[in-house]
Amino acid sequence: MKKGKMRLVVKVGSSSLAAPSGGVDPAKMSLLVNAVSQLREAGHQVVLVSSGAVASGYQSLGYKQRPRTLAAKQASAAIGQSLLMQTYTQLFAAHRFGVAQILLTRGDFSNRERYQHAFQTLSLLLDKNILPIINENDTVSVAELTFGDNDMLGALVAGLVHADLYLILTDTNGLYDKDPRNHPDATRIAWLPQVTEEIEALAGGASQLGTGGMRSKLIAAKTAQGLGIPSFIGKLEQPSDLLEIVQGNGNGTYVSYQPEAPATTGLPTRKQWIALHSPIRGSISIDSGAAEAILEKRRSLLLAGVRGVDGTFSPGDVVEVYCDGALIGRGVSRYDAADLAELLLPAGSTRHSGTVIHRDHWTQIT
Ligand SMILES: Nc1ncnc2c1ncn2[C@@H]1O[C@H](COP(=O)(O)OP(=O)(O)O)[C@@H](O)[C@H]1O
Ligand SMILES: N[C@@H](CCC(=O)OP(=O)(O)O)C(=O)O
Repeated sequence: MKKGKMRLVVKVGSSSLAAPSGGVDPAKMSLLVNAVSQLREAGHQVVLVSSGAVASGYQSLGYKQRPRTLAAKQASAAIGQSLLMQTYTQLFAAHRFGVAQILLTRGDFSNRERYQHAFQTLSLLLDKNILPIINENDTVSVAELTFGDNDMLGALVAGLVHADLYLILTDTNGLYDKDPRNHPDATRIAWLPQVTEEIEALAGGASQLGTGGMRSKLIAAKTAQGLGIPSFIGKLEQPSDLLEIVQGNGNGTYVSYQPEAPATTGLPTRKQWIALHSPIRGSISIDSGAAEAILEKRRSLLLAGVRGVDGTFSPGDVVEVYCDGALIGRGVSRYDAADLAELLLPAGSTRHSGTVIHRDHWTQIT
């Protein structure tokens, strides 16, 4: 893992920003702002992914607790988001840090142009030493098109900006072998080499203010791991805690964290888009020889290995690639579906030798 100055994505949950009965909690926010400021004063670059819009806003609409209907949550978020940004702006100004609000939807990641614009904006803000504060654009996100929760949004942002570490801050100091709210005898797991199905099964639901619970944090950490980024899940108690976390001494759970491993640059942005965000326009099935060439010899997919084509896709569209019925990866097709189907040849024929998916536009699904 990289040492020295790092690029960090810090995701903070509603329970760490809002009061238990709703509304912004200035003391909690002040602790966070002090801690983030310490990271930046130490020379680290930070992107903040902040939840809390719904939890900060619902009181103003007269609700006694987090509302359940989509319309009420969206209206609460519209109020709470501006209260959060007002508080962040004031608190960070005391540290002479400027902030910028970025509200994203799932569609901003699946549309390649918008994805690139989000990347450019974030890069420029970081270069200018402005703190980007990201949340989902709750008022326009529809149920089928959300990130799921901000834990996942944070993981995807960590991939987008090629973060060195993804920090997930919540009201609990890490993952326990059972939900510590209901089991006082629960034991904390400090290091997780990777997130397995057995580990996911340990995690339960959300707090009164949050949405995903520990389970969604583990799924997000697994996504970050797939992008080559280690994570930390824990609670902020002192302003110096974030510095302790990046130094490997955090009081929480580290996931796929190897301080001694050489620094990697993670999955290139283009490949992340193919793997996680691109719309899928069709599928191609290939024979086992082609699968071996792609997966083991790291070659491009050639026409000779293609056995079937499904869907309607154009050159430049992303397709799924199957071998013996199993999904092995995704890539950008250089061919139109109909043209490709016409060129299909019996196994062993060598009449056509075009490249269907170039190595640089391929990602393996594991
Ligand atoms: N195995 C577990 N280990 C730790 N916390 C757990 C576990 N299972 C469930 N939880 C619960 O997850 C909650 C944190 O998730 P959530 O409410 O979504 O937080 P946030 O709003 O910070 O994103 C904690 O309050 C905790 O009780
Ligand atoms: N976008 C929503 C937060 C959704 C969410 O994932 O909440 P949390 O589990 O507290 O991180 C909001 O700002 O209220």
